[in-house]
Amino acid sequence: MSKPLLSTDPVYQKVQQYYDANGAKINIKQLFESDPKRFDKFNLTLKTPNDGDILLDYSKNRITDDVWKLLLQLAESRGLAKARDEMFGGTHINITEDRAVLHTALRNKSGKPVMVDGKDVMPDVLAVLAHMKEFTNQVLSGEWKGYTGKKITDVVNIGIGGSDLGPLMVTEALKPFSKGLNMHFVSNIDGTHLAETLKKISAESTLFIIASKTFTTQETITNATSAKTWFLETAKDPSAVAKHFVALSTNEEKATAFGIDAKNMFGFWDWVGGRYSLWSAIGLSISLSIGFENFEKLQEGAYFVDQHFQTAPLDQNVPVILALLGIWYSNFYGAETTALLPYDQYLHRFSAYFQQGDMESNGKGVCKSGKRADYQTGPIVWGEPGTNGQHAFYQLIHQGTRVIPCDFIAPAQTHNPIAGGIHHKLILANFLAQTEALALGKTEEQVRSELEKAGMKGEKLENLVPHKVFTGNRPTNSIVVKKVTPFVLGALIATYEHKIFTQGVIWDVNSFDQWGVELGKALAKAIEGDLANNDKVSSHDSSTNGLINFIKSNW
Ligand SMILES: O=P(O)(O)OC[C@H]1O[C@@H](O)[C@@H](O)[C@@H](O)[C@@H]1O
Repeated sequence: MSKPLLSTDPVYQKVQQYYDANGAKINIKQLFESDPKRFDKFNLTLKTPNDGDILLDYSKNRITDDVWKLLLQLAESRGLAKARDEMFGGTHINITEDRAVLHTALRNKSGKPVMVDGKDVMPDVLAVLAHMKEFTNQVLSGEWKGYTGKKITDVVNIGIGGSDLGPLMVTEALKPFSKGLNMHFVSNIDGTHLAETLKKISAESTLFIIASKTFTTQETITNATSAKTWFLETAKDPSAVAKHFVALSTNEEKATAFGIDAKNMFGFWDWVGGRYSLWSAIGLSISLSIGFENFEKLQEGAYFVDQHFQTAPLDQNVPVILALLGIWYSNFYGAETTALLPYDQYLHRFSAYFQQGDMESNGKGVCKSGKRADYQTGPIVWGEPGTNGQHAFYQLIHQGTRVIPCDFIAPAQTHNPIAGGIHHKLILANFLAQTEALALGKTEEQVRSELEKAGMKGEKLENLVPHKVFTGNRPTNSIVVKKVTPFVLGALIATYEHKIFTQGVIWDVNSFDQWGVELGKALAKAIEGDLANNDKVSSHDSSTNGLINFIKSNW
């Protein structure tokens, strides 16, 4: 039975009415003034078994008890609990591709079966993990040797989208846990990406991982083919390829056709979405970088949050809370974007990763029912690590015309307490100051009195005052962890995955297909033909013709 449009849901309409009557009046500063214990009400702590607490402070939001009650009702009315159980239970919730969605099975540490179409998938999942472990240990111990007998020193992951962003983000985030291999990631079809990487490596000691769920992605196959050609220019002997190329894919046939030995393949399944695949064989580069034990800890962290998401009441459920706050701003306050702002240099690809995670999942204008959504769905996700962002785009977050809900992520402890820990104290001070400034702002009176104290007066003072006012009331969430460990990172990633899922359920979009990437791919194929010669082109619209012809007259 298809779900009615969100906009026709009586609870949604109630939230809308509440917003119309009160939305403009809700002021974060006033909420803190009227309730000194507001933090106690709107924060939640997850106690991990060995990696400290994870704190979510969501008190600096435009929410009251009434708003919160209504939003929780909305989650219930949209059938969140049932949808969640269907996902974990292997129902084909990806309806347009008729597939289950079970990245959670990849990190299922319960020892219990996970059934898909009447079959327990866990034996296969565990077999691939065992293969990854064996291979990782062989490479890290030096037992796995290149064709001239040298140890592997460099790993190049060739993949794109979900077959690149996750492994890249995690290996960067967990660099302090590196076992010593040099990791490289080549994704862009632009030959520069591969060419610049090849300059840094030696064929004799490099392992290429060809990561592609479908093994048909143009970028990856082109980069992999060029990498193989480059490798064979040195190695000469095609039998050497087996020592230096492995494949991660659901498509064994195509990987074999590419020339990869069946025993150097690490499989996964169609119920693993590309952007949810770092837990699968796609995580091999992670495992090689930080060791299989740490890869398992990453999975355990995600499993920890899977259990939390499945069992915690909605009002105590971190992914649900984050999701509902996002809905509040997107659908009622008209926020178009949301920023992910990690105050940790190692997390510098976190927002790029969830740009795909969120935007490819919920960037849909049509509901599962087939009806067009007459409300906003997935937000634009962006961000850079603090404090770099502060000196670039925070101006707009503080004083611009738009509402930009921000998630701040910070570790209490750093992996690099250099200079007596001063750097870390300063980054934390900046994180804390930003959320405070965004919430409370700076009033006209404060600005005026500051300027007067500085000796300014008259027209000059009056002209300057409005420019120095901070309206405040800018919503933020703060997620503070003890330290970024594999477990904690796994937990953070799963938190955002389930946030995205929850929002998809409320909006009733299929968060697990990605038809929106197809049209451009098909047109690129056609244009590839147009670029095969120097003839003038007239078969497209005049802009596309003009661009093609300009390129041809300049190459
Ligand atoms: O892993 P493969 O199949 O190469 O796909 C790589 C990426 O391709 C894109 O077009 C999207 O579909 C992504 O979801 C996917 O992660």
